[in-house]
Amino acid sequence: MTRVVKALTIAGSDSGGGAGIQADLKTFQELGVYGMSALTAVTAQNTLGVQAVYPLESEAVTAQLDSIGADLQPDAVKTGMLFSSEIIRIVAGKIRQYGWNSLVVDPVMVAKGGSPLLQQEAVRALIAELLPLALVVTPNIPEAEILTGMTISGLPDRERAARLLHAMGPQYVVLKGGHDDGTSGVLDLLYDGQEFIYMDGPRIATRHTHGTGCTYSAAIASGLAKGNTVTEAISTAKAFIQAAIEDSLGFGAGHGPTNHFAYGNRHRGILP
Ligand SMILES: Nc1ncnc2c1ncn2[C@@H]1O[C@H](COP(=O)(O)OP(=O)(O)O)[C@@H](O)[C@H]1O
Ligand SMILES: Cc1ncc(COP(=O)(O)O)c(N)n1
Repeated sequence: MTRVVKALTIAGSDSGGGAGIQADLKTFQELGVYGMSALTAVTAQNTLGVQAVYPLESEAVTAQLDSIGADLQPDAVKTGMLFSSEIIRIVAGKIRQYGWNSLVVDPVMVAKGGSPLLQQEAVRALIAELLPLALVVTPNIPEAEILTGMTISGLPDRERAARLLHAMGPQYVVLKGGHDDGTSGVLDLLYDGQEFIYMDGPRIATRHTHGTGCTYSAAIASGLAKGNTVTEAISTAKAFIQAAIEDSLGFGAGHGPTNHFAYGNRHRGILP
């Protein structure tokens, strides 16, 4: 029997289905990876924004991670919305306890509409507890600014921020350039502690980018779970998110979800 590859997402639920746990599980499935989840919070959310956030009790987070750790070893793990320093400490402790090494940390802080998904006081715990465990960290520019305390405008700033982030522990830093800066391209920067690799592509003109960061980091975790190198996993993840944005579904009156079927459609010729 072929070995089934498994990935775990530790993140919040998005009732609208475009971001969070839902985006992660759809991405795992599309990339042929068995998905598992540990919920940190329930959000009431749609394309217009976040209407409410209900963090889970510490015991609920601990119990989910112990259930998975006791029986179902994931080949890769990603974290998304963690909400509080208390949850971050639990998650980091369990990742250490179970030796989950292929870890992608998406340092989710704010939803596209501006609602906070991480308490301000939790940034320090994220840096102290979780970043040292990460194989890959995937901040967008505003998240990188908060983590490093610096303002990022030009390319030299991005490189400086990537160096600072790398010094916090992750082996690979992916500084994402999706945030609309008025340019016609998107430039993601990959830094492995030695060289900078710029990954550039066209900026797709759309407002339907809800869940891009979640989907992208879940796609990286999928590649890692399959045993791909970090560079290979990032390259497939980039193709996955680009297709998902290009063929976005256009639901809702606000920032609609991306299309998790798109990459598979292009590779398998199946329509959703
Ligand atoms: N409009 C866009 N066109 C092309 N790629 C995009 C666009 N928006 C985001 N991306 C890509 O999607 C991925 C997620 O990036 P980003 O949107 O910056 O994350 P986040 O959701 O955390 O803000 C990155 O690889 C980024 O380059
Ligand atoms: C539960 C949850 N987690 C994460 C995000 C961030 O979404 P994005 O990928 O658009 O930054 C979100 N809106 N909701």
